[in-house]
Amino acid sequence: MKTWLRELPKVELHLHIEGSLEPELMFALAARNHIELPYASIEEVKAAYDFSDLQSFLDLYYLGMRVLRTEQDFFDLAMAYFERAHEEGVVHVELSFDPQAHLGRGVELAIPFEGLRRAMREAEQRFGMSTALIMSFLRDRDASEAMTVLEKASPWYEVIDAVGLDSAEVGNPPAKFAAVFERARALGIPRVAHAGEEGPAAYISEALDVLDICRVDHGVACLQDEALVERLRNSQIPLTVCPLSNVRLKVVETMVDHPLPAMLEKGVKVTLNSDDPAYFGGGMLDNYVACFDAFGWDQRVFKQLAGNAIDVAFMSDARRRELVERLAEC
Ligand SMILES: Nc1ncnc2[nH]cnc12
Ligand SMILES: [Zn+2]
Repeated sequence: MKTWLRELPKVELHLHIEGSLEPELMFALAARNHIELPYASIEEVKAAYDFSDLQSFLDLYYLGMRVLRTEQDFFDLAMAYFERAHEEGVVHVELSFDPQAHLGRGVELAIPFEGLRRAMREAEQRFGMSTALIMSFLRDRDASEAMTVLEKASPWYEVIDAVGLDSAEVGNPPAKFAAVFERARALGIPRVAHAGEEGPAAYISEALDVLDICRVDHGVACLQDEALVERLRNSQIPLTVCPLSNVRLKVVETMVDHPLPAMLEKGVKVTLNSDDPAYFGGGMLDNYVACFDAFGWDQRVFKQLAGNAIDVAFMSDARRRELVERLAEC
């Protein structure tokens, strides 16, 4: 099954590129940029990745990304990820990045945009991989700051496939960003948002109502609200679920307790994703394999999940048709 899962054409819709920073590259970039890390060794970094909740992860996530300073750093980060993803049979990646976490350290917008875009072009040429770019806002910072970033990003509007919303969820409801998302809508930029990861089902409904999003990132809390489940089933609005992330951040206790089977059973359009693979013990293939180990799903279920992601990805119609055909041949 693992060989078959590797060959399955997988589409990744929920990946924080800064969360793909492996400890080895973190050390190499720290040395290149003369940045001191609070870790003595790679083993020490890995030992620190024992999280109690989302915030305990975010603290180390923002700390680790301080090594990213130049366009070349962002290129190297993304290219290393694309190489690993390609080896795992990932054919399309939608990477999100957090510009505010870089601007706050004096790293101007052009640096991540240009470094990531160059890596995306190279992955398309070298691996035949398609890619999309999501610019995310930090919900635990003021909405006015997000609005300023959106305006400053005007030179790149053509290459932004969507805007997103991430970081500490509880206490930062979607409505806080109503004006920012309204501005993105007016600019014709699609919208996605994390909702119902640690926060309640009400945040998912609010993100749909107020932010007019086309996808929900995580959304595992939806099962708390039957009417919302019904809405998600009827609308077929997709959820980008990240099972290994949910276990590592203690959203669920173990893989066996994960609500994915119940979500599928209720007809919610779910997809499998890795979130922050360097921090949560694996990439796309590991997430697929973990689901096989926990739920014993057959090939039909995995084809449905991969097909859901192809249906809702930001990609050309021609590319979508090509991937639908490849999936059918599996
Ligand atoms: N799992 C996650 N939830 C919210 N914000 C994030 N930023 C990076 N990973 C995240
Ligand atoms: Zn995420």
